[in-house]
Amino acid sequence: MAAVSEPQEFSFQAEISQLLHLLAHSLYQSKEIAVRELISNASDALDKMRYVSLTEEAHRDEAPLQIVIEGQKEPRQLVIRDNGVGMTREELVANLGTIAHSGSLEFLKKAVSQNKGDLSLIGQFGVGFYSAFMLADRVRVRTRSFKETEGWEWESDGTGTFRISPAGPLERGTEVILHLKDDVSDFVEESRIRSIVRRYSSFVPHPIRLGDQVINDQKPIWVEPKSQVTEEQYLQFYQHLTHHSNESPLWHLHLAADSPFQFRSILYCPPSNIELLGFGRLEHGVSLCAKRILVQSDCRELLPDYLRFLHGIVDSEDLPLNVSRETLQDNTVIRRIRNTLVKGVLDKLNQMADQAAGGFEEFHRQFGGILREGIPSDPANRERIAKLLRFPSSDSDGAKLTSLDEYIKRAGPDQKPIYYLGGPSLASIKTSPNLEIFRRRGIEVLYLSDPIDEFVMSTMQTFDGRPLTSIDSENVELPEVEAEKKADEEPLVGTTRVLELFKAALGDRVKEVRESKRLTDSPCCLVNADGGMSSQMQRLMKMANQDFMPASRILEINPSAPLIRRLGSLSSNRDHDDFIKLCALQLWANAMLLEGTIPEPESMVARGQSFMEEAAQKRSTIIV
Ligand SMILES: Nc1ncnc2c1ncn2[C@@H]1O[C@H](COP(=O)(O)OP(=O)(O)OP(=O)(O)O)[C@@H](O)[C@H]1O
Repeated sequence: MAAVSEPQEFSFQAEISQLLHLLAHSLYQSKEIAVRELISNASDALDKMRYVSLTEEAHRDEAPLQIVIEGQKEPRQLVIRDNGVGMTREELVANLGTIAHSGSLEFLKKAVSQNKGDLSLIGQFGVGFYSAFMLADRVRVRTRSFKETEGWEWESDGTGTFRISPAGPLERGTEVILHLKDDVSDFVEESRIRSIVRRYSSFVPHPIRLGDQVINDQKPIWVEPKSQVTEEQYLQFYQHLTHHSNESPLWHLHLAADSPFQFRSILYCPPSNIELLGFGRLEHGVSLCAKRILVQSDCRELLPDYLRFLHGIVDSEDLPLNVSRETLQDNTVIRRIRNTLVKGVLDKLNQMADQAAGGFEEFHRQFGGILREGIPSDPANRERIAKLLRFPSSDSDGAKLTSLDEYIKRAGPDQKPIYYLGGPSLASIKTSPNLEIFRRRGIEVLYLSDPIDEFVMSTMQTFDGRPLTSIDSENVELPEVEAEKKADEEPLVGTTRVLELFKAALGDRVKEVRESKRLTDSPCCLVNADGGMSSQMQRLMKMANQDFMPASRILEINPSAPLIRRLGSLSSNRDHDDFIKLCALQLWANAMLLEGTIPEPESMVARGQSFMEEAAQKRSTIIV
């Protein structure tokens, strides 16, 4: 590295300047969060140092790792010091001059405006350090990296620029010095500092010293037996792990295994799914410790993607300290821990689902969408995950959700398949003509308006030995339809001719036109060839890939619908052929529209116009 002996001035990344402005206008109550964020950074730096000193001979160090807090009245400043890894000059520029995650600021702005200026979420967005400017009008960071012998000082008043200068041979670690603003002068009081630490940082796993006292708890609650841990401790530990102060988890799970390999774990489910708010995919992982020492803070290998919303810690005696990210992927111990965690979580969810007041509904509302990703990705647990899924169905006209087990119970022993219908929205599914025969016969159909659900169904194929069947497929088995035919039905005139004309008009747009056995009121519907994709799946494939060619469909017409009957009688006169063909095209287009596909818009508009002209002409004849 080239030596830089002069102070140098830098500009903050534009996003940071905006963030600093936001922080300057934050609420008083969120100012405490700044202390927590700085302690949490210090604690991370100590974790890293402990790891380095245990794994790198050259940096072995017996001195105790600790955080020291000092409040000073003259000059009025709060100091937070650690003997962790410290930062090099390059690290200072990169870490305290830019925002790591793009999009963080936008999301934070949204969250702040929704929460009326409350910035307590700040730690979740990787911008915790900057919260120092909520308390201070000038911040100095004096630091020396364990890799170097000389240190650096970073300084800023939070208005667009920061300056870095050489600071000589400092102690290893980092000292953050906050020159406090007038309205937070009480932050130098011992009692104030003590209460903030107790509230937000009691689980920091390193001693936090104030004067000659250690003011935090540090007990690793995950190694304690469950019966010894209080709800309050679980809650505080959650808030420590996630930086979500003011928030309680939906549930927690404390697991312990001793053979054939040993580990302890606490997993937490947060109360809400921030993916639903549009903050992209959750990328945090679970903290992995080996013999109490943090090896990796966001370990993604410990849980499958479909449980990525869980927070927590896993600590094993059977892991070496120097497991690298690469070796984690095919480490047998990790794989086994992961299987045990998945089993534990699914057991827990099953128990919750069995108890009326178990909170499962809320869990499903928040995380059901992510959980179902496990159906395609985790074949071994497919059936167990499927039991936890909930769908709207015709049983409550889409108002309530049902499980597949409840569906089967209602269907009774004679009905083999589990029927479903996908569509772009609940409203459009409910108007589908394909449902008519099911409604009349009282057969329940699941309504799948979430795009992933159809994919889930077609991957599963069966549940509890019953086929999962899309009702828009060609040969949907409906027991005893024949027996239902009305004896006194009038003979239908012209159906064969109507079918011929429809075929001629539609040509290659459809695979076939035929008489329907499933329709009772609507004139027609579209169905898919057996074994092919459902309409909704084809629509989604088309959205994902413009070149996707949807399979030709079968148009079924209902000879007893009033419109088709009338076309039947008209068909005896060849003069009406063109009109019947126009109707064929329009009926087909209507059916496509109901499924969310816009078919040949130009000709559809022209047809609509010609129908209106004809109707208007008839009216004027009546008037004249
Ligand atoms: N006391 C410290 N010692 C060493 N490095 C630090 C210290 N404080 C901050 N840093 C470095 O600065 C980076 C930015 O800190 P900041 O609090 O803004 O975000 P973060 O800690 O990465 O995110 P999060 O708050 O979500 O954990 C840290 O990742 C770390 O590399």
